[in-house]
Amino acid sequence: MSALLSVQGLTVRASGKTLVSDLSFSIGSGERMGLIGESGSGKSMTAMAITGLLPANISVTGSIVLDGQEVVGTEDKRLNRLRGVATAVVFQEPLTALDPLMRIGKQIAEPVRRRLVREQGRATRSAVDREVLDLLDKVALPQPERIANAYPHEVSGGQRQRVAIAMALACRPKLLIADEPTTALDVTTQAEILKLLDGLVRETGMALLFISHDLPVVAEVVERVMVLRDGIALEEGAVVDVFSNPSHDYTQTLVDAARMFDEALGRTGS
Ligand SMILES: Nc1ncnc2c1ncn2[C@@H]1O[C@H](COP(=O)(O)OP(=O)(O)OP(=O)(O)O)[C@@H](O)[C@H]1O
Repeated sequence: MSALLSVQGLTVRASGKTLVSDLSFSIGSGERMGLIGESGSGKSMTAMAITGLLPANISVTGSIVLDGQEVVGTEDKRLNRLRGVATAVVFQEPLTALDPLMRIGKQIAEPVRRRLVREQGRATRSAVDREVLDLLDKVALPQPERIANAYPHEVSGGQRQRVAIAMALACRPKLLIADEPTTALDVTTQAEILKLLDGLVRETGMALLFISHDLPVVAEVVERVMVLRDGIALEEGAVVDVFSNPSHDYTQTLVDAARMFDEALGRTGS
């Protein structure tokens, strides 16, 4: 069976600098994979390359086949059809995904309407409204009607991230890319959002590419992980193997740092 996402020899360059170098990996339907590395290691560049969202001054070579469609070198118009159908992205800062001047319900309604038209040939106002409220409920937002009528600045940061997740889910993508989705949140909210994402991904059977610099976070939601440093893949494998028996010193440093952090917080566990 062919992979949902197949990245082969991906290389990303800007102003003569190589930001991602000869990266290869694949994700099967329903599979959950993590991309981990320090700040600047090329994680976001990889995610942006997959969605074809990199600015024109950044060159991409290699091959990215997403749901049977080559992304590298494909014109934006064709990629637009792929975005939302094959993949949706949840970013670190939900405000990047939300229009500050549009009510939340209306923003979620748009991808819902497009999907209903695609799947059923039509989208009635009541069907769209019903689904918007269902989605807000699904991401455990209290009083879905109130949230639907609110503007993004009228809800909390954690609630905004739940809204961004609802928008991504509205598309029912085959692959969800979550790029540091909990980094901007306080620890309690982080844990809640992580639990929510984990539950939703398992429930819907979406594949997940989870990007983070935070090892314990990654370990909680994915089965397989790839470690990146300076745009180069250092190692890849099952989460338990990579974290319990890293083959690279750099990974060991990440593991040690996470352990020390946990100990400092008085948290135990593996
Ligand atoms: N528009 C750009 N033009 C040139 N270089 C860029 C651009 N955006 C990012 N970079 C560089 O690309 C490299 C990889 O950045 P990237 O954002 O992918 O890292 P990251 O691993 O996602 O880090 P973080 O966790 O901080 O988001 C960095 O050295 C960064 O400075």
